[in-house]
Amino acid sequence: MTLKLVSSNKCAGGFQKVFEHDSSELKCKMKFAVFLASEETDKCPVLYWLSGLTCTEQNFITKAGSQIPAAEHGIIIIAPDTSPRRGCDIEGEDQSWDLGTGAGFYVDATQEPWSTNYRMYSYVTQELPKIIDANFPSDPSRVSISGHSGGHGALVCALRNPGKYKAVSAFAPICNPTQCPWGQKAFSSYLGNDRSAWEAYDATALAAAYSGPPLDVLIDQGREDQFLSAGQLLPDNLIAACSQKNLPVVFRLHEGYDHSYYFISSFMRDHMTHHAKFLTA
Ligand SMILES: N[C@@H](CCC(=O)N[C@@H](CSC=O)C(=O)NCC(=O)O)C(=O)O
Repeated sequence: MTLKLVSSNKCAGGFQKVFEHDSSELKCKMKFAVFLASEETDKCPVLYWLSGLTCTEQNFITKAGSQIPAAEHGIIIIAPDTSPRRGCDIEGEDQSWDLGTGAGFYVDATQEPWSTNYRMYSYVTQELPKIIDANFPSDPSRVSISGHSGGHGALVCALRNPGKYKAVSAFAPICNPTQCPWGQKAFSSYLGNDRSAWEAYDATALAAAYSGPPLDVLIDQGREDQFLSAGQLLPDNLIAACSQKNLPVVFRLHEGYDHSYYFISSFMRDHMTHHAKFLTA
């Protein structure tokens, strides 16, 4: 498997790069971004970042302001594209911003016409880490994960794989997708009408059933987030499930902030500090 360098820019003393490759899991070409804090070959901890609906690998690297704090902590950041979008030719894939190329939702689809290509859960948890570990100075024993909104997949990946990720955090995640319009639309299309299959991708259901080593969760949420008031995010449900399981969750509600990358960039440094605490311990 070859990686094609798409771009490379010096940034924060390191390099922000984008690569393209043929994905065996998604059966199409995919892009991912890599921030390398330095050109040293010593093994570094890795943070995977999952962006939300309508995003590609570009939104996070151009707007989140992650590179300077990542460089300070010596953390590699991997930010994959959010959906298969190159040459899948699925009818209707570009029709809505909350399904298809706009929103892969980090699930392994079981339903036609999605099931061949839409396997973002396996891509993010299996194929991509193998590629990263084979091509970059990453330490596979020091990995964590974060995401935004539709990047609630970060919570799902951590809760479904106890011990794999040292820490998890999220900005305004979709906390209980089985109970909100975005999740119900995506899950019925990708996973079918049997709602019991949806729970494997619902952070609240997974937290309620969690059994594994302690997992420290940090969640930041803007109080003026239009998707919070629209009932798409439902953080209270996740907090209740975590409390019942004694899963430590720090939830911060920030006055005046919305759902945008202006909000994310305001608190990105805190998330890098949270991850560094567990990755560099
Ligand atoms: N098109 C929508 C707004 C889309 C939007 O806000 N996308 C968010 C993620 S929402 C949940 O996953 C995002 O990250 N956008 C990218 C960015 O760079 O801001 C609308 O018009 O309402």
